[in-house]
Amino acid sequence: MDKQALKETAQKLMAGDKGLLAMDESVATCNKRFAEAGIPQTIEYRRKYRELIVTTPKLGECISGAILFDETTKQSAADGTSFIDLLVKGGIIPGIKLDEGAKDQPAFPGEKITEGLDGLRERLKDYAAAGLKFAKWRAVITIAADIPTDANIYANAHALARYAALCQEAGVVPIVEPEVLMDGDHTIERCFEVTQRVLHIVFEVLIAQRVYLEGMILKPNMVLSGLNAVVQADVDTVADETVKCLLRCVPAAVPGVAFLSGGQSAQDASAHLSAMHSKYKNKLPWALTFSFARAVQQPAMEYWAGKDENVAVAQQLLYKRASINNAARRGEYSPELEKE
Ligand SMILES: O=P(O)(O)OC[C@H]1O[C@](O)(COP(=O)(O)O)[C@@H](O)[C@@H]1O
Repeated sequence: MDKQALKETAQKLMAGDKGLLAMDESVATCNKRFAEAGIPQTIEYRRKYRELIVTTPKLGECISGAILFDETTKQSAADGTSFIDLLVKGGIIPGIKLDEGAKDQPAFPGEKITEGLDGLRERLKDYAAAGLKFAKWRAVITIAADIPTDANIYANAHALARYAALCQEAGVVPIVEPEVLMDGDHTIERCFEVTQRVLHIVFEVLIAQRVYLEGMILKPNMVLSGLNAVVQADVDTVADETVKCLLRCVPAAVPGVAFLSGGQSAQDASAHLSAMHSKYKNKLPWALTFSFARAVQQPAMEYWAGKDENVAVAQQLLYKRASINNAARRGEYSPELEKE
């Protein structure tokens, strides 16, 4: 394992005030988002949309790395330049989603286990040869009355750790994403309790599987009230609880934490990230940034709506959302920025 190279890639991904752009929606997820925005759900529209993203002017000023889905790694812009080449030319490190989706875990009603380990060593060789420098694997943890069970958390942590070790063997930086879903009417306290348990177990198993902590990135959920909770925690509480939970669970050796957005509005996600920085400036052992999909892409996708004439403005909206999150990473987000 080339530890130095892994560490350097992880540090480049976390550099300055930049963040990661998750544009790795599986076909099913991308089609779901397209359907909501009235966009045809075909391979050509997915290609056009990804072309819109990777050709966005100056995106590399705001985004250090982009996570791609397998289909996208093989696609090119209308002029024939591959998306991977376009990203690299724009100063953005290309990465790849390696999991093959969260499936029902047998004997554990309501819980999911992520698949994709079979053949992963061979897939990694091909992706590394294609120039993909980092990867992502998402585990999904659900909160409900009697779940998550420890058995489910351990099963997912084990898959995450085996994936991460294989990535590092191939010289690819693993992003480890244990997502505790927002869905439900649970309190922020319950989200804290579950997220803390999940992160403790994930790091226990990562360490047991000899994952090199300096050469990985954690992609967690923020600690939030459930989407349908009667009482919604305010921005300061979310920032405090999220930082408290991470400080308890994430070793200082890990170079970076990059949040998923998980269904928060774009504005909420930016406000929460910004509050963590303004309140805990210079008190955090790791870089803290974003790896949002919806919270960066949503306004651009909705404006585009599948129409060529909307591409330029949609790209401006994408750039704007990304740069607002740079401001959040500096602790400088304010709702005024939304109006500019
Ligand atoms: O298509 P999948 O594999 O269900 O993943 C859905 C999305 O979840 C993420 O992990 C997080 O996305 P959000 O920021 O929208 O929550 C993305 O990287 C990914 O595109």
